[in-house]
Amino acid sequence: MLTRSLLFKQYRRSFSQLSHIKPPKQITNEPVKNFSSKDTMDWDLLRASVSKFNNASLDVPLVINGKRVFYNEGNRTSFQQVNPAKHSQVLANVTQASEQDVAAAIQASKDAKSKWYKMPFYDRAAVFLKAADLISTKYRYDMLAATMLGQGKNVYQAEIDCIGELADFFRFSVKYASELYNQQPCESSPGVWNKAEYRPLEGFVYAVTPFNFTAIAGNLVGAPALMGNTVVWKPSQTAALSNYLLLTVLEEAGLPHGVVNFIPGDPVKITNKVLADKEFSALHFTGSTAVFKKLYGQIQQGVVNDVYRDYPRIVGETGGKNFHLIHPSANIPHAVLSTLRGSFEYQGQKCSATSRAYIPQSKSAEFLADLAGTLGSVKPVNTSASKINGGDLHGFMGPVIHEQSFDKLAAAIEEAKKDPELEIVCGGNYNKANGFFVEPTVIKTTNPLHKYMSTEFFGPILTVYEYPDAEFKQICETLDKTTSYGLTGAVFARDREAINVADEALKYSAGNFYINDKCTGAVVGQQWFGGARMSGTDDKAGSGNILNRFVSVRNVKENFYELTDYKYPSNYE
Ligand SMILES: NC(=O)c1ccc[n+]([C@@H]2O[C@H](COP(=O)([O-])OP(=O)(O)OC[C@H]3O[C@@H](n4cnc5c(N)ncnc54)[C@H](O)[C@@H]3O)[C@@H](O)[C@H]2O)c1
Ligand SMILES: N[C@@H](CCC=O)C(=O)O
Repeated sequence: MLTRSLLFKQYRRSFSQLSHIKPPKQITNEPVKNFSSKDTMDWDLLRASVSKFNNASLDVPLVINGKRVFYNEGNRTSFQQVNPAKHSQVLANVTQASEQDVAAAIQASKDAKSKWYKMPFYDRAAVFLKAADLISTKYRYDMLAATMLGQGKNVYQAEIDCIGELADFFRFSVKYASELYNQQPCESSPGVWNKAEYRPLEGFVYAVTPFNFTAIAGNLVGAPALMGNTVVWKPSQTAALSNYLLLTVLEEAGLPHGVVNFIPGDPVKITNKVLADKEFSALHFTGSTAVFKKLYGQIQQGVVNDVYRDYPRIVGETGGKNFHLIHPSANIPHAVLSTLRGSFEYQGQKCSATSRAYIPQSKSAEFLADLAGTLGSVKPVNTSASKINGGDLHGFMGPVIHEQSFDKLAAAIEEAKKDPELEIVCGGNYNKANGFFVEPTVIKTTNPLHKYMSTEFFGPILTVYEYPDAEFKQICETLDKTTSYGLTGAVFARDREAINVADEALKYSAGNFYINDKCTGAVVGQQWFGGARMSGTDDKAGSGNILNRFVSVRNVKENFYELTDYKYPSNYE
């Protein structure tokens, strides 16, 4: 006979996967504060947080099973996260995980698993709902300041990232998870009950996160964790500060120890150790295509070599060479402003950033003059004082993330100056004396297949090609074949037929396709995000689809009839 407590345990067990709760009714996008100069209270609070981080160089530890491990313990080393707008300023001394630390983080993830996934879904959901509330209230200004200073964002770019998008990811995932758990087999024959149980993956998830969006890091860790998985998290070296703050917020919201284990450090060494573990069950990655390809191959080789218990899930969103295609019928001033924002906000460091544009010859002079003229009003890149630290929090553009990126962009500009197929239309200056500043740069090419039309620079460089007006269809075909990416793109036109032609011809050129809007700025729950081809596995962050990748469905058939004979009716004569 089942005791009361055993019954209760069994009930809790099934409840962990089968949701019978309704998430709060009002799951909508977090309102974005616009920080206009009149919002004095917001500015005051933000300034206070900015000066807090400005005035202290913090120690960022590893977090393994909730325990903080600092670089000055044992033989560990550290690296510095600097302010990219003022690289003499060290924001954080970040502990690097040793091989033993990686092993401990993996073990902590394994140990925390059973308790976490058996926790009722509403408990897991509450952690993320509360974290979203903490982010949008108590920690709003600290999150903003850490993201602005560490990742070189202006306040608006930080607001849409580490507040809006991050809170949305956490809240919408709860809604989507609840909907997923409620998807059950639609038929059960008489005397039978069929159930779908959404088990977390057996093993642990490895999240490798990029520098450019605090929100993306949050989702790479949060989506699997919400579904009952435990996570080993390797953050980007250049986002360690905001990412650590985010983990402390999750802990305050009730995340149990060991569910997420935070191990900054050498990406290759950490990854090699993690991918060698038998219980590695999924990679959740966002970053460059080159790194993802390498990890993809390494995991496949692991499968071939019988390293793993399961076929690990591989979920990755990577680079892009995103396009704006302008039709002669387009509203040119609107297309120009959209292109300016798409290409240069956050210095072109969004995976979705516009980095190539196709302009009809008849409108090209107007388009480029307007673009160059308007870029002139973007405050010149301030090379002597940081827009963030120099007190100018209103600037449209800031620094690129680090010296390696700066050097790559500067080299690309210099190469363009010498290339007979390229002409710099505006910009072309850069300076790293104090911070890593690159001017917004527009380059015109005479060759639609030039490598500047296919290479992701991940910075404020836009390459444009002027096509003959009559060759709109052909330019669609060229555009489609130019790169190996397929992330985002946009068509600008008033002519409906032209929109239709582009829509069809570019079906696989972009996972996120925009009509008369810039190709950046996807909003959780509205524009599900992700690209195909070499841009990623297109599992669509910001949708319910991604959660499917972190569950392993078990079907349970329960039979209520008891047999009285082995024969079927047809076995009787
Ligand atoms: N498609 C998307 O949703 C999306 C979103 C954001 C960024 N991105 C892409 O990310 C790139 C920029 O971000 P980034 O500079 O952080 O990318 P990155 O590839 O340099 O780094 C991403 C993560 O991978 C780690 N890493 C780097 N080399 C590694 C290796 N050899 N083995 C294992 N891990 C390694 C890094 O430490 C970091 O945590 C761009 O290509 C951009 O398009 C894509
Ligand atoms: N949601 C963002 C994602 C950017 C990736 O780096 C956008 O669509 O611009």
